[in-house]
Amino acid sequence: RQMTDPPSSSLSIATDGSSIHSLTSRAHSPRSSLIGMELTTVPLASFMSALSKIINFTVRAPTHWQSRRAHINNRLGKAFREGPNKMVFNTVTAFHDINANKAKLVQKSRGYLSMLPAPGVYNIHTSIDKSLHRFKRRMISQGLSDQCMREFEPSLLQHVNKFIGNLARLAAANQGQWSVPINMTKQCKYLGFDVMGEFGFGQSFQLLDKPDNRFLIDAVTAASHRSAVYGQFPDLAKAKLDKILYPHASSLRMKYMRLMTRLLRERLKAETDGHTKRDLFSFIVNATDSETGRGFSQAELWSEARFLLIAGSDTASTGLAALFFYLSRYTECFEKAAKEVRSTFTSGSDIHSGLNSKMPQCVYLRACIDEAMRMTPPAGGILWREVSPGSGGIVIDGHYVPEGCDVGASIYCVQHNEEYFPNSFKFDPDRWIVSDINSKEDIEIAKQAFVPFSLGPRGCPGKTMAYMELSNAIAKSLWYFDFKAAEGSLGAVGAGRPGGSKGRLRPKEFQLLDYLTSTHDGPYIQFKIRADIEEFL
Ligand code: HEM
Repeated sequence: RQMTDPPSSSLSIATDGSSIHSLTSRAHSPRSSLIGMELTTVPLASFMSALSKIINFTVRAPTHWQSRRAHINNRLGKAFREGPNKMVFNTVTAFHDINANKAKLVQKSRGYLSMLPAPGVYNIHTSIDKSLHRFKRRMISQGLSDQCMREFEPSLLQHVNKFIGNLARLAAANQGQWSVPINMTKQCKYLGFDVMGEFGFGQSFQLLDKPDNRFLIDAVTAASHRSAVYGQFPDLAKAKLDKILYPHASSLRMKYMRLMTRLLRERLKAETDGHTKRDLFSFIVNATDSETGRGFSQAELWSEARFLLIAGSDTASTGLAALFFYLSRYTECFEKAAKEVRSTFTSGSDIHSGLNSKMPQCVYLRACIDEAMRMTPPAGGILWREVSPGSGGIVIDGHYVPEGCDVGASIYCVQHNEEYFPNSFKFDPDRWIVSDINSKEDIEIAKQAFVPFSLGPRGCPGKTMAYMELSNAIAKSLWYFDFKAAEGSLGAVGAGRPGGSKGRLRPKEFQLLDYLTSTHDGPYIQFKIRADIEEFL
């Protein structure tokens, strides 16, 4: 049994035990290793840190690629048992059965209860009770409607322009030459968090502007790692091992809580002072259930806010970093996408996805976005559901699963199932476009198996916003810059490594650390300015 990677601790051990580029600046201290040490001489902090490493290393849940290997190695081919009462499937029919068609027979797995901040405090993601979930979903979906998205786009574009501005300043320092290598994980996360701060709570976190709040990235990574582990092993949550498993997380958590509490207080005050904003929060804070008249309690508001921050920022930034990775490795795809963007729009400010937008004409660009999310789904792990008590069990892909058992499918595995995506590790945007060698029927099969946002009643309601952010950010990047993978060893950061651990061998696959969402490092990209960037400097 394998557990997901440790949070942004100083460890440089990846999910699979392979070595990855450290995600934080904290260096790995050899002193914290137990090997070769007399236990009696180890100070308590070092001992706890070492114990945390041992537990993190030995108790691990399967990552996206380990689930894929389990599917491949399983002689039955289509399903495997991950535990005494856990079944994992890998077909389109199973994915749809579990998440949509037979959704009435399944509910969110009770493993999610271990993610609650306090007993009874559910958010949209952790609510198992279907009527509670329906209420929360109705309220939150209103804030994510197409109309709200249209109203929000100008604010989104301001943040995308800041993102471009930061790249432009770095590129302008080397006039006419390639810029220094830039770590796109960081840049994309700054953008993702700032957009979500603005959209969720009416205030940017200003990560694109200054370093003050950048600790949020590590704090959210730690929080989602913790949720992923406890979701897999609910009993571990009861054991109250936080201090051992997450020695660095508590100080981050305090800073995170302070920032979010201030933000929520200010936001609530604005609401009571009558300075209402049409952000996502306004739909949650003013929500009342038409049947019961009930709204969100303060504790629920806090829990929703925390979840939405992770759901909206970590995912979109992974999608964007993956796009930079693939477009910088597949130069022919970069050329085609750049040509399309540069011939469709007339200026950088012409790029938007609102009214009269030319974005829908960028068919190839959209295919690149989808292909990046197919290859590297931001939430690629297994989404656990439980066969509902009283349902009498269900049959999935010919397997009878009794009630009370957990069933799930990994988005990464389905999206690399060669039955639907031949040559599945090739970044091939053309597989989404009809041509002589790619029929409508082939594309229909692929579309059924393309599930980065999951589907059904628990599928992602933020899809429109995600596409808006991704398409604007990548189209503007292609408009203003040429870009390429960094030269030298930095160019390999974020890529698979021949000779590395089994599922991480492919140099042209962007490597994810599979948490509840996922995290990553790189790609390091060099930019060269091609259009007028004066406005940004
Ligand atoms: C590329 C970007 C995104 C991807 C790939 C993505 C993917 C997903 C997936 C796979 C789920 C289902 C999780 C599960 O079943 O456990 C989900 C749920 C959710 N996502 Fe997203 N998401 C993205 C962006 C966003 C954004 C921008 C928002 C909001 C602003 C958002 C809000 C949510 C919410 C509220 C849920 C919970 C839905 C429910 O349980 O009813 N997501 N997302």
